[in-house]
Amino acid sequence: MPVKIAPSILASDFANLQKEIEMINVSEADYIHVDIMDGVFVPNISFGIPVTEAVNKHAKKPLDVHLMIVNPDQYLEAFKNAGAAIISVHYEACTHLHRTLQGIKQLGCKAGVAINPHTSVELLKDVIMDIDLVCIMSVNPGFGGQKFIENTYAKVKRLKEIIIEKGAETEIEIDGGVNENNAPLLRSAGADVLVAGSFVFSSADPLDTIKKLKKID
Ligand SMILES: O=C(CO)[C@@H](O)[C@H](O)COP(=O)(O)O
Repeated sequence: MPVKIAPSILASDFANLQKEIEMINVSEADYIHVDIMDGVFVPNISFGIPVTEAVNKHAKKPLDVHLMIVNPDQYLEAFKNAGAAIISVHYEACTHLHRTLQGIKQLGCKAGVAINPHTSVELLKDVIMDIDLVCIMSVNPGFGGQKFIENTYAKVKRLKEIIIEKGAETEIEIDGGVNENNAPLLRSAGADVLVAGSFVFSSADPLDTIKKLKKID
């Protein structure tokens, strides 16, 4: 499978969100990455359900919704109804992760688990068969434009081993500080999906930047 690219609209121009979504629609991107921050789980507030719905109204690519919130179970259905195709919850925010994953799947969405930089991939072993996508955070969640954490490569490699050992079909997504320099290394370590915010939206030609990321294979 070719690498998948998920531009993060957190770095887009919110005053021209429709235009930004239309750019992603005509690009080679695979998903639209939607970052939901509650100001509790992470020290920042982004946007919520109505904005996700508005994005979905114009989107022609699946919405990859990353919930950086406490009590995610309370909002799963609302995000499904707002258009989410993939819902990722944080390992650190779930007391009953297995139950939460079943809840996401019952809604008809793909179930993702995001892990903070300090969280070991080993903790996912017993639940890996139930996870469609693991989002390895390569920055501390909460803000776009941060520096990529180098330890991520080792985490990707180890998670890939676990997935193979267990015979799972889980995809590995990397989120935070992704750019043209680390993308090829992440890909060879085993990454399937690359989230890119600032690198895409701060570039002179976002369409071309997405194309370049897509070509790293
Ligand atoms: O979830 C997050 C941040 O918490 C990410 O999705 C960022 O939005 C990625 O942005 P860049 O690091 O690529 O600017």
